[in-house]
This record gives sequence, C-alpha cells and structure tokens, in this order.
Amino acid sequence: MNAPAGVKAEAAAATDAAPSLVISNLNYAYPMGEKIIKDFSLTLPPGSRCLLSGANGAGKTTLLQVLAGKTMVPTEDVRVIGRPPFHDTELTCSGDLAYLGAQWRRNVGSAGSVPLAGDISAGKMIFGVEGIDKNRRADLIDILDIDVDWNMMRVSDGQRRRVQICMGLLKPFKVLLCDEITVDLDILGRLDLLNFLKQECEQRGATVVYATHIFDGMEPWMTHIAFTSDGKLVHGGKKEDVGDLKGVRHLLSTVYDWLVVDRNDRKEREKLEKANPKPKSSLESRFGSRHMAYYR
Ligand SMILES: Nc1ncnc2c1ncn2[C@@H]1O[C@H](COP(=O)(O)OP(=O)(O)OP(=O)(O)O)[C@@H](O)[C@H]1O
Repeated sequence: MNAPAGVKAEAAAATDAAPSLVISNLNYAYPMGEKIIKDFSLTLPPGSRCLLSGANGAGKTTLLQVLAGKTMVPTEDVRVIGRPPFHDTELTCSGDLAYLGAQWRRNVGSAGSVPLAGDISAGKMIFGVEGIDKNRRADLIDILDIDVDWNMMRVSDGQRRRVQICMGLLKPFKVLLCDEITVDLDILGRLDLLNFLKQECEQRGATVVYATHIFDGMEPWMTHIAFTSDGKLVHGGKKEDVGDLKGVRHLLSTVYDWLVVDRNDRKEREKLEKANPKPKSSLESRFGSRHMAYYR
C-alpha cells in the first residue's frame, strides 16, 4: 500500500530532522572479556531502514543489545531520538524504542514477562495489552495472519513467532531494533511484515535496524546498510553512497565478497594469535580458562 502524498511529504521532512539514532565511536566488551564492538559510528535519520549484516560472531546481536539499552555504555556513545537508552528508561517503557531480539523470541513479549507457550489463546494475549490503538492492532493481526483462537500451547514455531512479533509491534515505536525475527516465518509472512515496517518508516518517520542473514526482499526494502566485521563497521551508510552496492552488483553478491574478505582477515588474525598467545590474566591462570567462562 502506498502512502498518500501528504504523508510522504511529512516523512520526507522528517529525514531533515534530527537523527533518530546516533552511535559515536562506540566500544563495548562483555565483563572480563575482550572488546566486541570497536570504535563503531553510525547515524540514521528518521524514516531509514538499515540492514545490519556481518558474519556469525561479528557483533550484531551485541550491538543491538547495547542500542536497546540492555547494557550500560557512556551516555554520549549511543543516542536514540536524542536520549541515552540505558540511562533513560522511559525510552523503552513508552515503547518509543522497541527491541525484538533473540532473548525476547524465547519467552517474553513486549507486555512484560509473558509466557508464550501457556494454555492461553493468542487473542487473550494480544488484547491483554492495554492502551493500544484498535486499528493498529487489527492491522497487525491481519498482516501477521493470526487466528485469535490459536491456543499458544498448540501452535507451531512460526505461529508463535507471529504472535510474539504482533505483541512487540503493538505500540507505535520510533526506533525498532530487530534481531533475526523472521527466521520461522513463511515467505508471505516475512514479506508482509517487511512491507508493514516500510510503511511505518515512510508514514510515521520511524527507524528500523534489522539484523538478518536472509536477504530475500531486503534489497528494495533497505535505505541504509551497516556491515560489521570483527566488531567494526567496515561498510556503512546510505545504500546509494556505498560504492560496492552501486551499478549492477546485487546485495547478495556484494555482501558475499565482503564476507570472504572478513573470513580471510579472521583466519589471518587467528594464525597470528596462535603464534603469539596472549598472557593469561591472573584469575584465568588461577581457575583455568574453562571455569572463567562463567565470568565472561
Ligand atoms: N554474553 C556474552 N559474554 C561474552 N561474550 C559474548 C557474549 N555474547 C556474545 N559474545 C561474543 O561476542 C561476539 C559477538 O557475538 P554476537 O552474538 O554479537 O555476534 P552476531 O554477529 O550477532 O552473530 P550471529 O550472526 O551468529 O548471531 C562473539 O565472539 C561471541 O562469542
């Protein structure tokens, strides 16, 4: 569905407005671990849809969790609609900043700690969230093709995922962070959802960062890309401005080439690290590296 002209003009004006997401020289390490995110900077305007890509272990989930305010970083390093997500809890409580990620997928919905596999109907869960616009809720139920009579104990993984996504999108977010949320959806469900998110950006000036390894439908959908390698942003910005994406190259073949470079660099790093092993920390030498895994 195309947005009416007035609404499009409104969204175009929004792109001149203050950025909705600013990451400035972000560094992040898990407690007692090595740096996972390294000197990462990215700015996204309202209305943008950013594909977050990179090899397994490149740091995408870690980055999204930092952006979602799940871990503390200095207030100046990450700003979501001008506010620091860890320190400003109202950002997430209000639904302005929404996060649909791996942990969320496992057992909770946006309405708090809601078990998603209990003897309860999909409708009861969805309608149980208060203060939601009726039309938005009806649209989401329709787009995600949810039967409100589904019993959450007897649904398939994909059906459960649809209910979870619906609950996560009930509040009209300003910035949405998605971590591989569509893996269990069928093609229709995935493309309809991408379309819904696109409308949210075009009509309301919302911003979406979407981490995925599945590129079907992503090329026309995205406005920005952030390709990470070893925790660093190596290709990022507006899709038109990323040199390798220009001309006849497709997203998949371009990212494939980037991933080959990433893999060769990683192998080289690993070879060097094996040849020059780092001295163990005093705790590690005392308890052994297996035991130390608890502290990482
Ligand atoms: N809780 C944790 N404690 C310590 N290290 C972690 C933790 N979670 C992830 N890591 C490490 O951080 C690095 C980045 O992991 P992350 O999950 O962010 O990567 P990713 O790009 O999302 O990978 P994938 O594509 O496989 O989902 C990996 O080396 C991983 O082992």
